[in-house]
Amino acid sequence: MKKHIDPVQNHAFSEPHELIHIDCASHVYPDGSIGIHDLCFRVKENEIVALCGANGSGKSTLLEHLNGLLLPSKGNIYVMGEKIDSTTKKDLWKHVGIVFQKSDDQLFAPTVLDDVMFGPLNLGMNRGEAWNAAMEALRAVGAEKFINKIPNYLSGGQKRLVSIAGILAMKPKIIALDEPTSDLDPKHAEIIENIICELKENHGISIVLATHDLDLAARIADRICIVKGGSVIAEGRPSDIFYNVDLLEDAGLKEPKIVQVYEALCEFKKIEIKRKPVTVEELVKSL
Ligand SMILES: Nc1ncnc2c1ncn2[C@@H]1O[C@H](COP(=O)(O)OP(=O)(O)OP(=O)(O)O)[C@@H](O)[C@H]1O
Repeated sequence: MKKHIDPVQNHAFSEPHELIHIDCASHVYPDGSIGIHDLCFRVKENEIVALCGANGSGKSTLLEHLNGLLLPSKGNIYVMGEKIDSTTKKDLWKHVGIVFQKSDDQLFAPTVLDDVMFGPLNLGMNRGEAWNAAMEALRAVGAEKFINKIPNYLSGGQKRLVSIAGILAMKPKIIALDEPTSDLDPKHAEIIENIICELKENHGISIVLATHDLDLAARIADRICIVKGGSVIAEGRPSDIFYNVDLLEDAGLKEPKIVQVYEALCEFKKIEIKRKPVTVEELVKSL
């Protein structure tokens, strides 16, 4: 069993770049299912961290712990240095926003503008401030043209953009996205991928991404966490994690396509795997 670190005692925790620290011995759902056990997870400032794991490995359960939607059955969560419990969790939306996998779980107001203004109004902004925050967020994701539309009638890709805007309008430090590119065509998936990168680069927001798309994770993540059986079983740079075939197999995953191509090329040319490219650009340079 992993040793549980008390974050207050943990020297690393006092470093300013750590925004979230989860030390969760267990999360047990009411029906007795185990969502998380022996899990330690951190989010640092200005990073994209990808949670990669098979179906049912615990990625969504972990995401929902980031902003107090779920609390550990046993263990602690610290967000921006504050311990989260049933009384402090209600303020977490100021810091951590979650974009759900199904946009329909998030969108409910009569118009897109109302929907995106809802969060800022709820945080106490007046209508003018909330309008400004909503419009700024909608412009950032290229969805300002939808302001008068009924959210329910938008396409899947448009709903995803509006969902991200709704979270961005609250100006969080961290945004967690559950399968942000699932069910999208390649063009819309690319738009969302670019937005995620811009949120980090231009807005200084840390991103936590739960995804089955290992190619996406390889392209944009600074850090990969492999999730299995409710635990983070390994973490590291994409180039280290995605060339660890045994680890990926153990987690029920397959290497990203770029890794498969590079390995096949190395085998074909009878050369050693050395450079570990994880993006097309790196692959081209490595040849
Ligand atoms: N509301 C719930 N009630 C009971 N058990 C749940 C609930 N939500 C998740 N679980 C269980 O917790 C475990 C982790 O599920 P979770 O949804 O977090 O996995 P996941 O990695 O996000 O899966 P997927 O990739 O399929 O979305 C699974 O065994 C699942 O059956």
